[in-house]
Amino acid sequence: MVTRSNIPRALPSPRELITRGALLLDVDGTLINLAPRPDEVIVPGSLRIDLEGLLGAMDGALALVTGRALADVEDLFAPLRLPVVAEHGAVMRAEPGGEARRLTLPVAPEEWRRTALGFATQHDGLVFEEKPAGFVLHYRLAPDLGEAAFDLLAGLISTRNDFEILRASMAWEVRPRGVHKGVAVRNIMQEPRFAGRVPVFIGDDVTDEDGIAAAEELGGAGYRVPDDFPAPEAVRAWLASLLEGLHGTAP
Ligand SMILES: O=P(O)(O)OC[C@H]1O[C@H](O[C@H]2O[C@H](CO)[C@@H](O)[C@H](O)[C@H]2O)[C@H](O)[C@@H](O)[C@@H]1O
Repeated sequence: MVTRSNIPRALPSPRELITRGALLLDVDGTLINLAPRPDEVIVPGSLRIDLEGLLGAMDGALALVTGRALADVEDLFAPLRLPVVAEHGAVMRAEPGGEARRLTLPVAPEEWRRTALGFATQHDGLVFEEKPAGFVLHYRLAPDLGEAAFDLLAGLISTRNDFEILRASMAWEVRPRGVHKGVAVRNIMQEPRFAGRVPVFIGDDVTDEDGIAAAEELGGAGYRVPDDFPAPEAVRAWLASLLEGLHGTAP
């Protein structure tokens, strides 16, 4: 069980967070444990129950802020419906069941996708992941291929300065420039259920640093796995403890 004494940095009290805060939660490596492949992750049933409870208690001011594609993350958490900012901020569904709004951004050409997929197919352990605006080459199962994968992608985008390669966790992502989790945080915090609340972002990866910086610039706070929470299990236990605190059962 998480108690105040085994969380290293002061976190807002449950009541403070629930009444005044907005929870912005990264997914892979923060809410759920990393897996060898993107399609092998597990969303625990208890996490769905706790997120649903917090969403209700916070009047809707809780969102997933993820690099995954919107349909992918919504499938992972189904049947639960949450506010989501996906593809690092490129697309947002601020109200569960509401309209998804996409920023106007360039889309990675089909030819790049075919080349990257072909490369992954020819190299054991590389995993190609498609997204609406970009795509990813994962090398977690073949770390020695990381450099070759990067070189391939660098060659593909070399004539286009409207795309960039994002260093992710054992993966390289081709994505349009100008989108990152700082954009995601600023956009969701303007939505009716979030505006006027204090953003609290939790993440684990380099890609989350923009989100943490934006939360801090907006007067909120950022927390990291493993610095502030040793692992996703601790984040999940803390989320559960928020609800217990609200109902008076937590320390
Ligand atoms: O912003 P996030 O929610 O943290 O998503 C970041 C990326 O997560 C996924 O890739 C990472 O997790 C996989 C599953 O554990 C792992 O196999 C992979 O090596 C990691 O890079 C997801 O596949 C990406 O689309 C997200 O951008």
